[in-house]
Amino acid sequence: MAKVLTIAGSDSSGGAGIQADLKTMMAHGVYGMSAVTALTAQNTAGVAAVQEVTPEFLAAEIDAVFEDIRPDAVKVGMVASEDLILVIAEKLREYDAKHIVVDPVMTATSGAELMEKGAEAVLREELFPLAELITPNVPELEILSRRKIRCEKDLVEAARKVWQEAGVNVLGKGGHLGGTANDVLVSAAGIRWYMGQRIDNPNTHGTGCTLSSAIASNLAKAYGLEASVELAKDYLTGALLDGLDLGQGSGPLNHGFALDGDFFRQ
Ligand SMILES: Nc1ncnc2c1ncn2[C@@H]1O[C@H](COP(=O)(O)OP(=O)(O)OP(=O)(O)O)[C@@H](O)[C@H]1O
Ligand SMILES: Cc1ncc(CO)c(N)n1
Repeated sequence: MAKVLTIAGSDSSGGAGIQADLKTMMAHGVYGMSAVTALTAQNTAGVAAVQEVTPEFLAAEIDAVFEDIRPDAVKVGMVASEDLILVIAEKLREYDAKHIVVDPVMTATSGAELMEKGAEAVLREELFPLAELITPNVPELEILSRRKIRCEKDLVEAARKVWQEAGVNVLGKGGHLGGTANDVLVSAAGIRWYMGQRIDNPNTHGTGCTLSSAIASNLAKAYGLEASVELAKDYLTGALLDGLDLGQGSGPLNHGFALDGDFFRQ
């Protein structure tokens, strides 16, 4: 069985962060493991509190995983502070981790800030060089590229700028653009669009976490980068199409929409 580690924050409401990642991994038939960077007291309407772990504790979590069950792929999500980013980079280098997907989480769907101002510079210098792919959404890509993104042409140009400057493959996600839900991959192989059907569903809490964990799961199963993104996009679309409607704000997806068989039926 392929093994995947998520290094991310916990979302008490279960729709994003570690919880979304582990559900996504299970749905992909891979063995999921986690190193928690922070606890968030969060629900579909907002983030009430954040409690970070210490750098020493995060290092111990990553050591515990790598020394025993070596992951085939690693997804990095919410990392709020520079000290924690530095620990992750050091440990991933130490263990020569493969297939690293970095989702540069900066704000929650509900609008709450999930990363210290300025930490993106450390992310870029320390973590991007280790990554096989980064998956910024529109606001994150605007910060990373220092450009305004209003349309798909802006999206691909900003993604290409970050690819050139940071030397990392970039999946620019178009979820925030409205109208379409197309994402663009800029890599050494060129530019590839993933055309998504825009689903009329306001419940998009955790879409980014889900997509990046699905990509990491597919990479762990030895799919190539382009196929991993394509399969992940299909999974995300299915989870949104399921139409789960929970909570008072932007609700979570149904990560288990494709789990079938008698065992799962009531
Ligand atoms: N309404 C929608 N219909 C279909 N696909 C969507 C919709 N909204 C977002 N997506 C897709 O979801 C994926 C995640 O993109 P998005 O831009 O929402 O990420 P994000 O803002 O990082 O997510 P989050 O912060 O909620 O975890 C992309 O593949 C995007 O195209
Ligand atoms: C813990 C956590 N990670 C990521 C996101 C972004 O969706 C969130 N809302 N919460």
